[in-house]
Amino acid sequence: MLHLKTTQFVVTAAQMRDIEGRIFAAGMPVAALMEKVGRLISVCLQSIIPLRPPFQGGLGGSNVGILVGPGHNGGDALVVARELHFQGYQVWIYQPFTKLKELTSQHLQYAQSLGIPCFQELAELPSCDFLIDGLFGFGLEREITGNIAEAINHFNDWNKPIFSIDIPSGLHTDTGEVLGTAIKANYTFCLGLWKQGLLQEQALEYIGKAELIDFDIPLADIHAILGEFPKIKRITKTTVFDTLSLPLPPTTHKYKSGHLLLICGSKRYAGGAILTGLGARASGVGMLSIAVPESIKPLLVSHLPEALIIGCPETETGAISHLQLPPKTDLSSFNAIACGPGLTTDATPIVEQVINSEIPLILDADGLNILAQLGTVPTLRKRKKPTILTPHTGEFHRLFPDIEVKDRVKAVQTAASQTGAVVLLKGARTAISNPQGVVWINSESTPALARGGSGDVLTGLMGGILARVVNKQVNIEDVVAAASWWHSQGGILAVKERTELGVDAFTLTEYLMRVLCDM
Ligand SMILES: NC(=O)C1=CN([C@@H]2O[C@H](COP(=O)(O)OP(=O)(O)OC[C@H]3O[C@@H](n4cnc5c(N)ncnc54)[C@H](O)[C@@H]3O)[C@@H](O)[C@H]2O)[C@@H](O)CC1
Ligand SMILES: Nc1ncnc2c1ncn2[C@@H]1O[C@H](COP(=O)(O)OP(=O)(O)O)[C@@H](O)[C@H]1O
Ligand SMILES: [K+]
Repeated sequence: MLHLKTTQFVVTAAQMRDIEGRIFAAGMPVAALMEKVGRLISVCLQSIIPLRPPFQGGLGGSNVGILVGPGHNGGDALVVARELHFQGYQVWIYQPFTKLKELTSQHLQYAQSLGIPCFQELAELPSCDFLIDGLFGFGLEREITGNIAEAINHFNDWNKPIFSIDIPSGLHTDTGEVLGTAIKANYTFCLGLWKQGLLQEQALEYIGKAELIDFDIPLADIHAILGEFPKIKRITKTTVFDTLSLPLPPTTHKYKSGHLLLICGSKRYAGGAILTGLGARASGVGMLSIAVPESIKPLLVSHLPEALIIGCPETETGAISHLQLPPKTDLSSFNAIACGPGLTTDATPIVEQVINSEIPLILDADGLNILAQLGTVPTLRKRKKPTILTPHTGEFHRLFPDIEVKDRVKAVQTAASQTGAVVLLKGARTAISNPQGVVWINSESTPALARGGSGDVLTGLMGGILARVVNKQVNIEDVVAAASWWHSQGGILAVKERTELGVDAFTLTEYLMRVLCDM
């Protein structure tokens, strides 16, 4: 049995229900688990919003509004209500439902017996310093409408901090889609295991800062439902470190540390080639060759003195016309090829050539646009070595016009299965799938990376890691995940020192190395 940290697992609503079902069937009382979860949440809350000290002549405590739904999400919220009440907070309950699950109803009865005010009408609820959202968790099964929808919109307009229990009420647990309307939380306490919807891009505006509340789910129950090798996983530092193959063997030499060929750049987009090269430099790859149009070769040499710059014949428009490798070199000299950034769509023959090669290949940017133009996406299946495609949403649409990207996890799974490639769909929550549907989600990133050229850096970095480790026993999707994580962490580190506006693509390359120093 694999022993992965629980932070790595990602579940759907149905899987979470099945996992809980096993725990309850084994004898854990439902009420005991609710008690444990509620207490863990209230401890977290107290550290985030400490009790305001009593001031002279006034009431002590901060004012907390607790939004209670009909199910066990509402039950969790009522445990929190009771705990905060005993800690001295002024607690008000908003509970607009007529029918509650039995346990939830018992907690409500007890809260009321303690004198905690409970309101069914929105207008009666006094103004609060912050709100706890326990309306719906993973049990939400249809669109929210009527007075509940109105209440949610009203709370969103209050502009007070909202803390959601498990998932902001109204979000689909699996897709992160808004079902009618949804709470816009500032903070989400995800319970037990990461819900897939929280890691989807469309949920991002609703979840605020998300934190996992671990309530000790036995690994055996997780694996019993997710399988020994779970299909959908979240990238963590630990999973990445295993892939980077460190420390280096003491007797390594430059050709054992991988030889990467980058094919990138044009007269028009010379900078893209430099950024891709600098991304590759940060990977620690043993040998780096960069094929560019002849006219920009001197520029590349000046930025990357350690790389072998291969000047290629160029088209009238300043794109590479075909690959011209140095004497005694052919494509088999390389452990990996990364092709695409800054090529323009005039570099068609070279893209066809690398697709037909038997070398592990990353296609990005214009490499993908050319592939889409060629209309040969299905021929990728014939490649004998791994292929990695790294589209952003626009490139993804061009490549796979028939695949819907609303659920990005499903979208990458379908694209990977159609092409036999590992597909990385870039964005705020990058998703990666191998052809068998094994998915990695990169859930820690920064919008500071949404700047021109940052994808070029990723391609270079990924190419370098791939060349370094491809001959070791690694899964290609793990390599892609490691690159994605490293790239994002570089951005996060740079933001800390330079603000969100200070992370241009060149600066990003300078922070990549420091990510590993902090590991
Ligand atoms: N059992 C426990 O003690 C634990 C409970 N947890 C909590 O339990 C939650 C799941 O509980 P439930 O399965 O009771 O589900 P929920 O509390 O999410 O909600 C289900 C209830 O809402 C109703 N409902 C669904 N969609 C609706 C809509 N659109 N409009 C109006 N009513 C709607 C359903 O009929 C049902 O009564 C989790 O999210 C979590 O907060 C777990 O996290 C931890 C363990
Ligand atoms: N809002 C965001 N939050 C986090 N990362 C982002 C966001 N937007 C874009 N990124 C990341 O920035 C990079 C942009 O790549 P890409 O679109 O190819 O840019 P370019 O082609 O200009 O280099 C990708 O790694 C993507 O995941
Ligand atoms: K909730």
